[in-house]
Amino acid sequence: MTLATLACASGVGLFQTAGPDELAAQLANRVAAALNTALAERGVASLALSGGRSPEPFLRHLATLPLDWARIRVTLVDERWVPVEHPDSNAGLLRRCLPQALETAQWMPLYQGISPQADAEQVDLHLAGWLPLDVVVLGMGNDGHTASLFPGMPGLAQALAVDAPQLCLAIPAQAGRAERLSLSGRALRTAGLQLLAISGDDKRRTLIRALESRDAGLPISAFLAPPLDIYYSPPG
Ligand SMILES: O=C(O)[C@H](O)[C@@H](O)[C@H](O)[C@H](O)COP(=O)(O)O
Repeated sequence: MTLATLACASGVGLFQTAGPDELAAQLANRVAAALNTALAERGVASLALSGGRSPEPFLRHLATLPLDWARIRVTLVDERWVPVEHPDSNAGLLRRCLPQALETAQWMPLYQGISPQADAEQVDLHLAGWLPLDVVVLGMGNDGHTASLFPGMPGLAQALAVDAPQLCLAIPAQAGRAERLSLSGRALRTAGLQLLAISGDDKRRTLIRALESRDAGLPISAFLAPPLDIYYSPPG
């Protein structure tokens, strides 16, 4: 079945664009609109962003939109356990592409430099006061991971649960992958607006497989229900 048919059957929205640049613009406008609605209703808004390679055009577009960042709480859905200066840092990605997030917004880094476990506990304490998050922007790997919740990781089902015991978890290093920090299903799946942004055929095939099979071994499967909206574009 097609992505559109499967998304409709799952009750999730699907926004398909001609390419990654149009996806970036549409996603940025959608996030800004949701943040402005939260600001109008409650005077404060909260946003959790993904890192990796794909979000750069989206982040740079979001940076051009008029938002009252001083009233917006910003964090990450996950982080590699490295300082912001490190080339792999997701906070570093934000600092380059959306400097308002670190300079003007109420910024909550995941990496604090104590230890992965201690940092996760610190985030747990502070993030609790932000819940439910207004907007979460997720990416996905070809293996179906999202945030830093990976297939086969110990405790995956509990980490993905909407009633996960922690809000933030320390993710042990794996072959070729550094230690990370990740928000859990309790932080991510309780958000008012959950957006998944992917581009390319490999990720489209993985998403179709998850929509068809609901395979619990694919972490993204846990998110494929309202209020998720999917933004998809063919490769650039
Ligand atoms: O820290 C990270 O890498 C992200 O938060 C991660 O969950 C990302 O969304 C996927 O790995 C897709 O990454 P790409 O956009 O680089 O394909």
